[in-house]
Amino acid sequence: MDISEENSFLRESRIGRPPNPSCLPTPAKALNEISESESNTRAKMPVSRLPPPPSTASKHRLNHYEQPEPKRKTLAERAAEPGSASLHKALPAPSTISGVRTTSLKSVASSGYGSQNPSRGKSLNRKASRPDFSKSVGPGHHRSASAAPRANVFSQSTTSRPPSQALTRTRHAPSANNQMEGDAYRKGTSAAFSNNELQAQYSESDWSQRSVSNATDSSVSSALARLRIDSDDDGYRSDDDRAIRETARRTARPSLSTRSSLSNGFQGLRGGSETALVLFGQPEDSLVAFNPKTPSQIPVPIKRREIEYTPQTPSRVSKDRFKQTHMKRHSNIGFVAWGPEDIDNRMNDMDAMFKQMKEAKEAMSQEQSNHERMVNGYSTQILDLNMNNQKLTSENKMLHSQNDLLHEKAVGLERKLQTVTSELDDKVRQNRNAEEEFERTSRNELERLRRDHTDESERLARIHRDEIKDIERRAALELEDTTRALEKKFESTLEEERSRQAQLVQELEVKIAKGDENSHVVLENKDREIQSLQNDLQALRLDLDQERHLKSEAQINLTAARETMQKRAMEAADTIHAQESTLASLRARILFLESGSKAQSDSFAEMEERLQQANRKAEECQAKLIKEETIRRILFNAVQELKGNIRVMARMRPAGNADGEVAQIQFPDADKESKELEIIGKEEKSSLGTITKKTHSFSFDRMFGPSTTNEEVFAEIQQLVQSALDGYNVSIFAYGQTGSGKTHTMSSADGMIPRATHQIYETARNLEEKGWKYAMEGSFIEVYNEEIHDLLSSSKDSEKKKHEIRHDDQKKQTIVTGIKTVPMTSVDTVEMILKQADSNRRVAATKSNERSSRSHSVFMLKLVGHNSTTGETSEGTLNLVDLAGSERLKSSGAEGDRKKETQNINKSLSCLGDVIAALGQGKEGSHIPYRNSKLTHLLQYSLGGNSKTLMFVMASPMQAHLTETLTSLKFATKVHNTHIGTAKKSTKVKN
Ligand SMILES: Nc1ncnc2c1ncn2[C@@H]1O[C@H](COP(=O)(O)OP(=O)(O)OP(=O)(O)O)[C@@H](O)[C@H]1O
Repeated sequence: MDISEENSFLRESRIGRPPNPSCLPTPAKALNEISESESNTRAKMPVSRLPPPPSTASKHRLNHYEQPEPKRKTLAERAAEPGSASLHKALPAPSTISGVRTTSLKSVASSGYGSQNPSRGKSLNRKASRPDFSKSVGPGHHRSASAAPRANVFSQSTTSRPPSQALTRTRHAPSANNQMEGDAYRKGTSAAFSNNELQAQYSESDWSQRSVSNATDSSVSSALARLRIDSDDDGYRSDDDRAIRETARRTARPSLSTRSSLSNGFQGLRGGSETALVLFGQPEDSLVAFNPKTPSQIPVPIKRREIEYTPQTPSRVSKDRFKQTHMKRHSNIGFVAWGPEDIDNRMNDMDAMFKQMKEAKEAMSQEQSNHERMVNGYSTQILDLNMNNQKLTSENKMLHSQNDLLHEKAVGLERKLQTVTSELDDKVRQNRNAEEEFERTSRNELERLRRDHTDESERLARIHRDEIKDIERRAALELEDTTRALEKKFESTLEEERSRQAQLVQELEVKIAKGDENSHVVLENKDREIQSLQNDLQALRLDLDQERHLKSEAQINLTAARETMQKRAMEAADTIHAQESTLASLRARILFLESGSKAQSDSFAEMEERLQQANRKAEECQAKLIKEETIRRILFNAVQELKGNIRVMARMRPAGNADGEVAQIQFPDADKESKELEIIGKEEKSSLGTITKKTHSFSFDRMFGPSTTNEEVFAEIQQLVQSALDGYNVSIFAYGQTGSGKTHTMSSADGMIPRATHQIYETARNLEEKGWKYAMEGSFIEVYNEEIHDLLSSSKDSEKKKHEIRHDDQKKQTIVTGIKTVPMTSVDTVEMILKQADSNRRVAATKSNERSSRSHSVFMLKLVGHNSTTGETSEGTLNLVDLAGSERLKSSGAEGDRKKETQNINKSLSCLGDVIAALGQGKEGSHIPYRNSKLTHLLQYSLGGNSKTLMFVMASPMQAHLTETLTSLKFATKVHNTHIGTAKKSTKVKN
């Protein structure tokens, strides 16, 4: 219903003060009126009958209301309207009406709304409450002041207004809720004072959807309805209405005060701010009665489920009425009418309350708007959150699917990874194998190159030697020629010199002859002078005579002449003497020259003679040397043959940098024979407590110190190697603990095996000039765990085959069945054999040495020679044996397979010792336990009888290996002291 309709009712109604207190409706009547209003809502209020809203309504609209609302008149306006003078008189000012409205709201709230949901109470919708209030309060007052027949219409205008409209204006709630609210609205109207029932009803409904204005309306309407009920009782109500009212009465709560008159309604409206507080926040249990402003209005506390009726104007109410606290079916509590002052007071109160309410409402509005904003904010947030949630859910799903995909991918990748890993492993393995193979190949290649290099060096050395010889020969020839040429030259020079000297002599002779001639001339001249002088003397004599005559006279003259003559004779004698001495010196010079030329030719002759003598001597010496070398060789072989036993040489390897402490070792005769060795043993404590160090002295055929090279070692044994070519069985062993240098001595690139084979080749080649031609066959086997393996077959073939040792007693030869024998046509074949054997050789790790040879390896070289010139043949064997490490089981720390290996090694080495010891006893026909081990069985013909045996005992200089070193050296000493027998050459002469 439009509010304007209400206003029109208000205008039309002639509300006036109730004529008397008896005119106030009884509670029963009020309930009936409520019911009536409910049932009469639309039926009795046709829209067409509604008058248009007054034009002045807009003037009084409250500005602070947010929603446009129908123009309504305030109570004051209404009072000012013509025909409502009485009401104007009776009703309080608009402000007072506000107060009533507030009270009404508070009352409703305190009756259950606010207590049901206190927080909700704060969100009361002010937009709806105001017009409803106007609707409800206005007619109420009109009703009370105007004629009764208008009350019905008023009731319609107030109570029959569907709450949905109010709600539609305020909250736009769904229609279903509107209907529900409509019901509640009506119920609220009919039971405005039944707090708990209202609570019950409203608690079941959605209070959040509800507008407080409905409650306000209902409360106020119910209060005013009571006025109408009372009026109806006075005869303004139809029968139907009455019936409905009866029904309402029946449904009304018995505890409702039978005095719920207008006064009661106003009391409810006047509930005060305290009640309003209840509305806005007090819980259900703290419901209190109204809090009137005046002492006369002091409320009685309302008990739960019970509202005590407190008449507002006790002066006007009989005391009996106060006693009636419960409304009964036929209760007629009556109604005490107000005086105009009361109404004014009350209206003032109501106005004040309305003001308060208004303020509270404004605050509420503010708060509400804040809340709305907050709600909007929250809604937006909720929407956002929902959207986010949806988004996150979809993302989550997506992520789940992605996760699944990734998981599948991961599984696939893992599988791939495994495949790749295994492939990689395979490849790594292949690579490792390839690397090892490559390393092996490289090593062998390196060794081969090294050997090539060695061969090349030797070849070059040989060529160099040859060249030097050639050069020497050529030089000798040249010297001879030169000497001859020089001699010739000298002779010619001598001849020339001779002729020159002869010429000189001739010249000298000529000169001398000339000098003689000159002397003769001088002499002749002197003679002539003497003659002339003699003539002069004669003349003078004559003259003397004459003079003698003149004798006296002449005598004087004669004496003077004589004297002059004597002087002159003396001078001539001097001149002759001088010339004679010159002649003598010239003669001496000629003689000297003649004697020098002879001395020279003599010295030449002497030199020549000496040269010839020197040549003769050199030839003699060479012949002597050759003779002596031959004798030496013969003697060596004779010694070898005579000795015939095992010869023992010891070799001490150098100490490595990281090997630890070095033992005290001395080589007393290092600069002499170099045969002795002294080792200072460990400290020993005697029973008396004195600590001593024992010196262990050893003596062997040769002692090689740490600085000895393999070349020097080989130089000592090369004659022995050559014996193999001469038809001997030669065996060279390397014995010693692991790491003592056996492999280094025997099989390294410059070890005994390559050197021996090279020497054999060289010697064989040299022997070809003397008519010898050799056929050589090589085989390489190892004895591992008392089994023979062919090192020249592939390891698989060798493991399958069983090799046996067979002996040819007649030929004194050993044959191993099923092994590969390689004809050795060149030095390269030896390289190949060594290479293959090296790769097949079993090497295992032990505690003693990282790369330890755990088997005995035997390189067998068979040499069959034939001399086509002499018809001789020879068959020799060279066995080069690298024995396995001799360390004791305890010190090796070997376990499992290694332990078995060590046991077998020790067994075979001890058998070797037994065989040597048995051979040493030298008893003819005595048993030699060759067969006790594969090694001794294999070397049967190389150990005794027709053999030349050399044992190298290898020793480590380290203090840590001292015990093993002493054990090895003691064993070697034992072998050295053993005389096995005489070696015999295996040569045959062709018939
Ligand atoms: N005279 C030496 N000069 C230099 N180094 C040597 C000498 N003797 C041995 N060595 C070194 O000592 C180490 C061990 O030598 P080698 O392998 O020959 O011992 P081994 O007795 O043969 O051991 P295994 O019984 O395990 O075969 C090697 O590194 C080797 O080069």
